[in-house]
Amino acid sequence: MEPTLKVRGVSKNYGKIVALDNVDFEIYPGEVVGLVGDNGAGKSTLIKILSGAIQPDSGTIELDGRTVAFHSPADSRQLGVETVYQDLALAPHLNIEENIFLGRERLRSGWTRIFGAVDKTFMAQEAQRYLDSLHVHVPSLKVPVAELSGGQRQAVAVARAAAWGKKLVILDEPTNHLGVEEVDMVLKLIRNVSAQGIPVIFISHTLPHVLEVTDRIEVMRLGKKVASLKTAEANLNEVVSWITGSKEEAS
Ligand SMILES: Nc1ncnc2c1ncn2[C@@H]1O[C@H](COP(=O)(O)OP(=O)(O)OP(=O)(O)O)[C@@H](O)[C@H]1O
Repeated sequence: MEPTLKVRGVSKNYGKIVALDNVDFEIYPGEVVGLVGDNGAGKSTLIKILSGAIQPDSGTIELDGRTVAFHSPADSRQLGVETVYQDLALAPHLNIEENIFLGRERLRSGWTRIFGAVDKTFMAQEAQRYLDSLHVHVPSLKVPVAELSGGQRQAVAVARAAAWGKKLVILDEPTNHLGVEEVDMVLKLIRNVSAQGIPVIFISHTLPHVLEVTDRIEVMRLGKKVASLKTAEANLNEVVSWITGSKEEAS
């Protein structure tokens, strides 16, 4: 099987700071890969490059075997890569279906289109279909997002990403600040996204969540990728020792 995303030799410097040093990374269809590392390890720099927010100094990115260049977030979204940052980028006063179509509203067909009339019926049906396909349950799609719990908000943001991110979904700390049940819901949702064949990169400092939901764990340290572990064969102590560098020093 070919990887959906293949990153080779990506580097990024900020002046004298080496944020990423010759990093390789790949992810396959339906895979959930954890990206872990201590503060400053380079995780955010890598996902900002994949989401088009910043450009690498060197290296290549392939999506489905084609070399791509993401000059902006719009480029990466256009090619089916969606990133959910911690701020979620939801509009609190808009309801769930409006948030799912935010910035991608579907216009009505017919003459009302010239006035920019949006097709609310279509968007409501599609939003319901996305949420159902991911087994996300909310009381009503007409509820403003501001009235949802933190976990429900996260679920809406992830569902929106999965609806548009046909190639890859990147989640930055999606379980932060959530209660136990909400964490459970979000982790199940991640598996539901990957079950649709969409690979997911899961960035988190909460290693038990990473061990629970991922297939593979990529460990970064001081801008380098230092380990690639199969989650089924990994344990917490081992991941921690790669993160802190004690594993590298021992080997
Ligand atoms: N805009 C910037 N200007 C200068 N240095 C930067 C910038 N962005 C990141 N860095 C530096 O690059 C290195 C990697 O940072 P990065 O944010 O990618 O790490 P991280 O693994 O995401 O950390 P955290 O878990 O704290 O978010 C750090 O040394 C950081 O200080």
